[in-house]
Amino acid sequence: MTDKELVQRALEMRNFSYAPYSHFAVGAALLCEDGTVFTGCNVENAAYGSTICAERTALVKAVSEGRTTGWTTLAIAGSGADFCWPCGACRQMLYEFAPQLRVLAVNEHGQFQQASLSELLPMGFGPSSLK
Ligand SMILES: O=c1ccn([C@H]2C[C@H](O)[C@@H](CO)O2)c(=O)[nH]1
Ligand SMILES: [Zn+2]
Repeated sequence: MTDKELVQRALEMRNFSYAPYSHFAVGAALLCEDGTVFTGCNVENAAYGSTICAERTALVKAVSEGRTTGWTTLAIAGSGADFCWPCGACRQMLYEFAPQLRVLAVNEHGQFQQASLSELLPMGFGPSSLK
């Protein structure tokens, strides 16, 4: 799957976003090395702090389907002209499974920029930090 196709999947997932409070729809698509794609959207809650981001939804779907390794690229599509980079909580959750992950930050026009998770979360705390 090309970056453009993965970006398209992330953009489409914004249609499932449940964001009655922020009105900021986000979609995510996580590509694995065998071609499997796990998708997600943000799901908000009346108790605002219980909200889950699109990229963590995709992460939890992957892990709960037994896919904890071999993640290659994550596309995150927000709303508006700004590129949608992952929040701190998502960077930390992603670092656990894929510290070298390629991240594509997408805007609503489908334009995107890329960075590695190690650039987004340098000197991160991960599983090896506990040894
Ligand atoms: O990278 C991001 C940034 C924000 N959000 C969601 C959380 C909340 O529902 C809304 C506004 O922050 O956007 C994501 O899903 N991913
Ligand atoms: Zn987040």
